Amino acid sequence: MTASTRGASLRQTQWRPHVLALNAPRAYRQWLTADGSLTAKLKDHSRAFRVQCLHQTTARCLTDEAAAIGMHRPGRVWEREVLLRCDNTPVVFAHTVVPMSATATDWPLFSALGERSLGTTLFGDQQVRRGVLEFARLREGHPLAQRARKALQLEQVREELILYARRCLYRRRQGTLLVTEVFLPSVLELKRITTNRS
Ligand SMILES: C=C(O[C@@H]1C=C(C(=O)O)C=C[C@H]1O)C(=O)O
Repeated sequence: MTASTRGASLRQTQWRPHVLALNAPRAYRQWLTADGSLTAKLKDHSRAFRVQCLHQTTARCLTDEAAAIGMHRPGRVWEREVLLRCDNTPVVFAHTVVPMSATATDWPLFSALGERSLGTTLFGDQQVRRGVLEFARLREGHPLAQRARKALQLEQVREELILYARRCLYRRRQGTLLVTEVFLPSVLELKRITTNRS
């Protein structure tokens, strides 16, 4: 994949507020539009849920996310990428960016998350305001599709497969935080586990 085709994929990616615009299969739509914490939903569909932190570092944000986080042009952000694993199977590749202008008081728990789920710090915090979901089909050349495949060492994602993603902007005090979740084909194999979780 050359840089120019990667750039084309970025430019072609349309983030839309309506999931039906994606023509995604119904099975994906149920995950893409799931309300509340994705972590909580995945825990209900597995006996063992784990966040595998791939990295959390400073990076340049993607071209198609700068405006969403209030930046006039792509610039340096805090970037966190993880694989969410259900019974050790990776089911979601997640990418989170926070502008460097954010302070520790905006996102007090973000920098030391490690393998704790970001969701556990967002949901339940009265100061966090969640924005609307946006949806996209990620073409093969989109950087997040490339990174998801690399993280999986191409375990389960054929090159020609379209990946479906959603993203959501969170606000807290003066800070913004954009979470993008790329749903892997294995998520469709999950079955709800009804246990009496006390
Ligand atoms: C936003 C949530 O947090 C999840 C956990 C993430 C992490 O730990 O980096 C990233 C994306 C989410 O799927 C959630 O659970 O809804």
